[in-house]
Amino acid sequence: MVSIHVLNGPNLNLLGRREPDVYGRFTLADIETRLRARAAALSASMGTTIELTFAQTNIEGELVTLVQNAGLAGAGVILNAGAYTHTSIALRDAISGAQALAIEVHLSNVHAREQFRHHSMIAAVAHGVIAGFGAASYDLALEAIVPLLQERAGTVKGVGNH
Ligand SMILES: O=C1C[C@@](O)(C(=O)O)C[C@@H](O)[C@@H]1O
Repeated sequence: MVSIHVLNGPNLNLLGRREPDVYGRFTLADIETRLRARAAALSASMGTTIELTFAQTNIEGELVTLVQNAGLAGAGVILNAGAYTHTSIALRDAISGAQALAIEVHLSNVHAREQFRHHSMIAAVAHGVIAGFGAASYDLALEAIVPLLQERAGTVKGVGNH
């Protein structure tokens, strides 16, 4: 069994109505529904049970606690930290402090946007970064993190690139 926490930061509760040209028309609930379907299919094809937990908060400290809890429980983290990506040393410290295996995701291609979105405080402590694929960024992160968690749990070998 692998456990994955899908954590979303500020303003992602507004998806669907928030700048749809940038972020698309999917709501966060839509993203959860499609990710759960993807997880069920992946569970069957990868021979494991994928347990998904979803959370969203607009509050930095709550996001820090969610990341800590996931990491300390040995769960993987798919993290869209929203604007805190670009500002939060506390979030970076939570990932490294709790030794969370985290993938940073963004719906938009942050590198094609304003300069202030080009820098991530958390990328250096994330396993990797996926940006620019809309709701599919979460799907790609799920596909990437499952074998990493299996490898870490010792159930399969040699799938990571590090
Ligand atoms: O809130 C967000 C959403 C975002 O993380 C994305 O998913 O594209 C990109 C961030 O720069 C922005 O502040």
